[in-house]
Amino acid sequence: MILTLTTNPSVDRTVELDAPLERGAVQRAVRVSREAGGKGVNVSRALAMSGVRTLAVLPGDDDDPVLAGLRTVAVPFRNLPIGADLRTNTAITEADGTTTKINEPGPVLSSAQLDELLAVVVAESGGAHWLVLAGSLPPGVPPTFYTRVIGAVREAHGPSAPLVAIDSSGAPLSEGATGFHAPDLLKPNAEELAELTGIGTGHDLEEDHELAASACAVLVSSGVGAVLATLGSRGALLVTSAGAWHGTHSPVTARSTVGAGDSALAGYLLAHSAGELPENCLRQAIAHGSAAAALPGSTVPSLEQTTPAEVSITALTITLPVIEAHTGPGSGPTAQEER
Ligand SMILES: O=P(O)(O)OC[C@@]1(O)O[C@H](CO)[C@@H](O)[C@@H]1O
Repeated sequence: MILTLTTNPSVDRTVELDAPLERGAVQRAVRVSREAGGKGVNVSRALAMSGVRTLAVLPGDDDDPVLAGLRTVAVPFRNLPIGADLRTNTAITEADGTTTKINEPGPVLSSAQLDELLAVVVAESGGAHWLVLAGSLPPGVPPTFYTRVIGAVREAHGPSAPLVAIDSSGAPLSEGATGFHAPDLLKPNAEELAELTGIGTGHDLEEDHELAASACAVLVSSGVGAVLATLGSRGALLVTSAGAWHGTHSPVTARSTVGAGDSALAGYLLAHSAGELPENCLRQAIAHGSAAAALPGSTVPSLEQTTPAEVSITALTITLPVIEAHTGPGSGPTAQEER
């Protein structure tokens, strides 16, 4: 079972334009849609669509539209009522696939509510194979929250604790990326990778996958088990201490890139859970991400909608820089291989 935690879920509202977005103008939308969203929610949606057992943990009152959306698509969830509305994030998509996203901050959670959410995750992660910590944290939540969750889950379940993946940005990502409780998998995009490592700043890492692979290697050297870095239309990278691979999909017509990274993570987890080799996990990640980009709004694909045969993978030779010795439970490939 794959457990996801989305601390700041959303209703994803997609406004489709058939012309370029014009700042300051009145424009008519051709279509508007709403889906339950948030990064972990999207991962769970993609997994559930492919018949993989998943549980989405999230804050939200029983009658919140996000939970109604999850019921509609039959995604199992466990919610923590908070007495406040969840946020609405708006995506404006143009005919050429350009997406402009406006994300609300989300409701404030009290420290008691955060503790309760943490307790739910610890309790539910008992039977999980993977735990995905995804998305931004609501206002006021310390950026160390993901590290706290990983510590609590590993302490509670010891060697049978689930593998942990982090898909976030900004301070929660940088706080969660390294240290004693480093995750088994990190899923940054090119911008987040540059921000995290300082490598490629001012450079487009999507364009330079060799440099991006070196940045991933820095993270692996500092204790992250594996890095799955998504590079937009330039494919994705997988770097572990056992090897590095770059893959690309044959060109697709993008309709909305919202949720493409989350779908890529779901594809990786789906293949990893089926015992696939690392390069095939990367292949499925890229196939899922590309299929998501070709779908409207935050729609995520099922396995049947993906085309892994359209993905070419190349093994890369990189030297892992030695940054610091790390002996935490999330260190190196052993964390991935042993559990
Ligand atoms: O504001 P965050 O938590 O960073 O991102 C939230 C979000 O943009 O991420 C998903 C796409 O990845 C959307 O479903 C959702 O609206």
